[in-house]
Amino acid sequence: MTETGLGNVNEPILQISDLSFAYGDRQVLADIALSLDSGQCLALVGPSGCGKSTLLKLLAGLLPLQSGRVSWDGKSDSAHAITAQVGALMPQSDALYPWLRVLDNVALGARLAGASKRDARAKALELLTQVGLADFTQAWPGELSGGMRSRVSFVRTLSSGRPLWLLDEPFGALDALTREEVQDWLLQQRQQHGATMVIVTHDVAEAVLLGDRIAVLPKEPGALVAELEVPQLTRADADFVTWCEQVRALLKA
Ligand SMILES: Nc1ncnc2c1ncn2[C@@H]1O[C@H](COP(=O)(O)OP(=O)(O)OP(=O)(O)O)[C@@H](O)[C@H]1O
Repeated sequence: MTETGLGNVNEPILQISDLSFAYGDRQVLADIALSLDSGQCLALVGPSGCGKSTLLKLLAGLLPLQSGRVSWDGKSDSAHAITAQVGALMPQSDALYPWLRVLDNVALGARLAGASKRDARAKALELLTQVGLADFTQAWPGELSGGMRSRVSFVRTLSSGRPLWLLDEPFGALDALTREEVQDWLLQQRQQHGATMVIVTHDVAEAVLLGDRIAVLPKEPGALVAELEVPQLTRADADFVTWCEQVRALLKA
């Protein structure tokens, strides 16, 4: 990685080429090619079961690369060391441990990344304060609202310190209103951190709102159906609905 962590000028920070993956005999991904600039958000959409979560797990280093290449900031490693270092995965459900208080749930992210207990807790407190949850450090997850749980889970993902945020249907369990609030909150977080992010979602509006690019995965393993560059839009923009319709049409194609 470069000193600044911002990657080489004009080169995508994340490059995926010829990526294929099978669970045993079941081919799930084939010939996937994608790239992403530093600070961009890529939204992955596609039919249920097309391999979106699998792709995120490969980027997080949770599954071994079988074929193809993934490079981060110009470095690639067939032994998979790169993705294991860069990708921080926020899973589908918020997956907070009910027997750990909020502070310790968040500290776990840094602990797993190798920090001491003391440093991990200090980091967790700093992050929770930054996102307005300082008053809830001693709460149990069961005492939080759904939106707060999502934020805690997100902060835990951040606390690993890895530069690529991988979010798998992060807000799927939230009601529509809370979901919009948390989406807006996530947009702010991204701007503040300048983070590079890949998000899997079934919600086309979420993809259009958060994504600088949208990749539409095919139903059967193969090359992408489409890869779109999306302008920054708010829900109130006249173009917002048009973009959503365009993505929906591609999903049906
Ligand atoms: N550990 C596993 N072993 C075998 N098959 C698996 C495993 N995990 C996922 N699969 C299969 O691989 C395919 C892709 O799964 P994946 O979860 O990546 O899809 P997805 O696009 O994220 O689905 P969804 O949108 O429903 O969450 C599915 O058919 C799934 O049943």
